[in-house]
Amino acid sequence: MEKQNSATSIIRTKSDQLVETMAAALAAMKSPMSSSSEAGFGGGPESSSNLSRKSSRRLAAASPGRSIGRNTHIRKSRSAQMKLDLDDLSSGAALSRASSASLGLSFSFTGFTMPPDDIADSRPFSDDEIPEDLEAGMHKKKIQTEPTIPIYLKFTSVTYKVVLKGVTSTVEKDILNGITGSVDPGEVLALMGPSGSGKTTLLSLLGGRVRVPAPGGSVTYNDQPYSKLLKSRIGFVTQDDVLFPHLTVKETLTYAALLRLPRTLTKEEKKKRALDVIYELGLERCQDTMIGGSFVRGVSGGEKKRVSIGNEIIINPSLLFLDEPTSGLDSTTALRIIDTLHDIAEAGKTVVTTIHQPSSRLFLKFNKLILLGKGSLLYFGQASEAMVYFSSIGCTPLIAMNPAEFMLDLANGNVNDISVPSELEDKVQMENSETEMKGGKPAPAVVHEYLVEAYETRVSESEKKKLMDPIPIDEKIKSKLCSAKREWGTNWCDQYSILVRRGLRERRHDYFSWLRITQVIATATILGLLWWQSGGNSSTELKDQAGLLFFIAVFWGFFPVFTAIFTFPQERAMLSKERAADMYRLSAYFVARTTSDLPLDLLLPVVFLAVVYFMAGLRTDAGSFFLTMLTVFLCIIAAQGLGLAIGATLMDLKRATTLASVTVMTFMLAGGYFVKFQYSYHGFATSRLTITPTNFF
Ligand SMILES: Nc1ncnc2c1ncn2[C@@H]1O[C@H](COP(=O)(O)OP(=O)(O)OP(=O)(O)O)[C@@H](O)[C@H]1O
Repeated sequence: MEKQNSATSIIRTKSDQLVETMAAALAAMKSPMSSSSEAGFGGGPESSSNLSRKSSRRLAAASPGRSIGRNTHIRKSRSAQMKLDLDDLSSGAALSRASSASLGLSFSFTGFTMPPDDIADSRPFSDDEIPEDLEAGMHKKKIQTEPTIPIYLKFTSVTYKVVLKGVTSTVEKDILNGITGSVDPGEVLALMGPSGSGKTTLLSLLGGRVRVPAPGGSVTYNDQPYSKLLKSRIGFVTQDDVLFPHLTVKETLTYAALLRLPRTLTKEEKKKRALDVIYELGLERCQDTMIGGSFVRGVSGGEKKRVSIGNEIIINPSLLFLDEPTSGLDSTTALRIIDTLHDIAEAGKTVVTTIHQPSSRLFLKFNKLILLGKGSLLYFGQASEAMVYFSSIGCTPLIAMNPAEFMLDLANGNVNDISVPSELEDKVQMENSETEMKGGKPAPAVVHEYLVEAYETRVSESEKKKLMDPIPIDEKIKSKLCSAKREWGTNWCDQYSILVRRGLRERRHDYFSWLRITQVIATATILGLLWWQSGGNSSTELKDQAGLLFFIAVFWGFFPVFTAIFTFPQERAMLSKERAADMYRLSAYFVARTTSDLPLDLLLPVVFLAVVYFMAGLRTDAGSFFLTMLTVFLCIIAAQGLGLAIGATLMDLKRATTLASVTVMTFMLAGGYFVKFQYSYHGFATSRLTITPTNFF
C-alpha cells in the first residue's frame, strides 16, 4: 500500500516522471545481470513472464473503449507513464515500456481511452511540451473498420523441399522440417531466425503464396484448408516494397482502395478510407510525395514501408502477414511499425511477421514466437516465455544481452557468451575434435542438433496436442469463411478504367519526358536535313527516298517493340502481388496495359512525321500524308502488339531482351523488303514515293 502511495506521488509531475525513467535506466545500467533477468534473461525466467504478463494486463486494461481524439499517442504515453509503479521502477522493462509508449505510434484500430481521472490529471500538461512525432506524425482519426471474421491460424508439421537441378544431377533441399505452431486473433506471432533459416518460406506458405510444390503437413484457417476465397481476407506485405515509384502516397492508397474495397462501398467512401489510412499511419505530411525508386527520390524507407502496410490494411484483413517490416529501419521507426502491428492485432486481427534482429523493446511486443534454425523449429510459444524455456534446457546468457540476440546466437550455434548444458559439454569432451570448436565450445552443428532435439522431446508433442483443441468460434462464423463467394471489388469495366488511369499517372513522366521528345524531334530533323527536298523523278532520287522510307519503317518498328517488350516483365512483381490479392481480373489488366499507352505512343510519330515528311519533300497532298501516317500507326500497333505478346509470354527481362533483338532484326528485314517492294512495284512510273496501305498490302 505504501508502495502504491509513493508511486502515485512520484507520477504527479512530468519532471518526476523523467526522474523516474532515468532512475530505471540507471538501475538497469548499474546491474546489467539483474536487469537482464528482469527483462526475461537467463537468470530470472519467472520475472520475465511476470513482467510480460504485467505489461499485457496493462495493454488489456487500456484497450476497451477506444476513443481516439487529438494526440492519442500523447495520452497513451502519459497514461503509460502514470501507470508506472515502484516495482517497475527497478526494472529495465519499465524504461522500455515508458519510452516505447512515449514514442509509440497511436493507431486507431485499437483505439485508446483514458480513464476520466487520467484525463483530468493530464490537463496540466501542455501539448507544446510534447515533441512532435516527426516521422509518424500525429494520429487524430479513427478508421471506421467493419468487424472482420476472426481467423485462427494453425499449422502442423509443415515441411517444404525444393528440387535443385544441376547440370548432371538433381538434389532435393529441405527448407522447412516439420514446423508446428498457431496464432489466434488479437495476437502477433513473430518468426525469428538467422538469415536463410526459412522465415520467408514459412510466411509464404502460411499466407497461401507458395502453392507449388505442395508443402507437407497442414495449414488451416479456422480449421479449414486454404481456399482462394481467403485472398480477400489476407493482407500480405512483402519484404521488398512493390510500389509504383511515380505515384504519390495518396494516389497509391486511393487506387488500392478503389480496386480492393467491396462494391458495397461507394467511390467516395473508398477514397475516404484511403485518406483515413493515410492519417492512421501518420503519412499525411508525405501524402503528395512520390513513392520514388532507384532513379527518383521519394518518401523515406519507413514511410514506404508504412505505405506497403497501408496497402494491405486498407481492406481490413482478418489475417495480416508481413515479411521483415522493420528491416533497414532505425530502431525508433521499427518500434513504431511494430506498435502499429500490435494495434492492428488488438483490433481482432491475426498478425504474423518475420523479424530479423529486433531490439529488446521490439521483442517484448510480440505475443508468440517461432525460432527457426536451418529450417527446423527451435522454439514455439509465448515470446515472454522463450527465455524460461532456453534456461530450462541449460542455455543462459553469460553477459547482459538482448533476448533476441541471445536466441539468434543460439540458432546460429554460436555459444561464445552463452552457458551450455553439461550434457552438451560432456558430448564435446567425449567425441572431441569434430564436435569441438575453439575454446572448448561445441560446434554450431552440435548446438543446432541439441536445440532441435530438446524442442522435439520436451515441447513438440504437447504443442501438437494443443492444436487439436477446437477453436473457440461459432460454427456459423466458421462456415461464413468458406461459403462466401469470391467477389471482385469492382466490375470489369471499372477495373479497366481504374487501371488505365493508374497507368497514365504512373507513366506520365515517361510520356512527357523531354529526353524522349528531343530524341524523336532530333532524329526527325536530322533525317529531314539529310533528305532535304529529295523529291524527283530520276531513279537516283527515288532510290534515295526508298532509303528514307526504310529508315522510318525500322525506326518505328524498333522503338515500340523495345518499349512494349519490357512492359509486362517490368511489372511482373506488381502483377503477381496484385493478382495474389485478387485486385482485378487478369484480362482487365492486360487490356488496360495494352491500350493505355497507345494514345500517347501515337502522338510522337505524328510529330516525327510532320517534321520529316515536309522537310524531305514527299508528296504534299493531304491524302498521301494521312495514308503515310496511317501506315506508320499500323506499323507501331503491330510492333507494339508483338512486343507486348513476347513480354507477356516470357515475363522474363533477360529472355525478353534476346527476343526483342531478334524481333527488331526481323522488322529491319521486313522494312527492307517492304521498301524494295514499293520500289519495284512503282518502278520509275511514280514521280514521288509514298507509303500507302494499298502498297503495304
Ligand atoms: N525456390 C528455392 N530454390 C532454392 N533454394 C531456396 C528456394 N526457396 C528458398 N530457398 C532456400 O531456402 C532457405 C530459406 O530461405 P528463406 O528466404 O525462407 O530464408 P529467410 O530466413 O527468410 O532468410 P532472410 O532472413 O535472409 O530473408 C535459403 O537457404 C534459401 O536459399
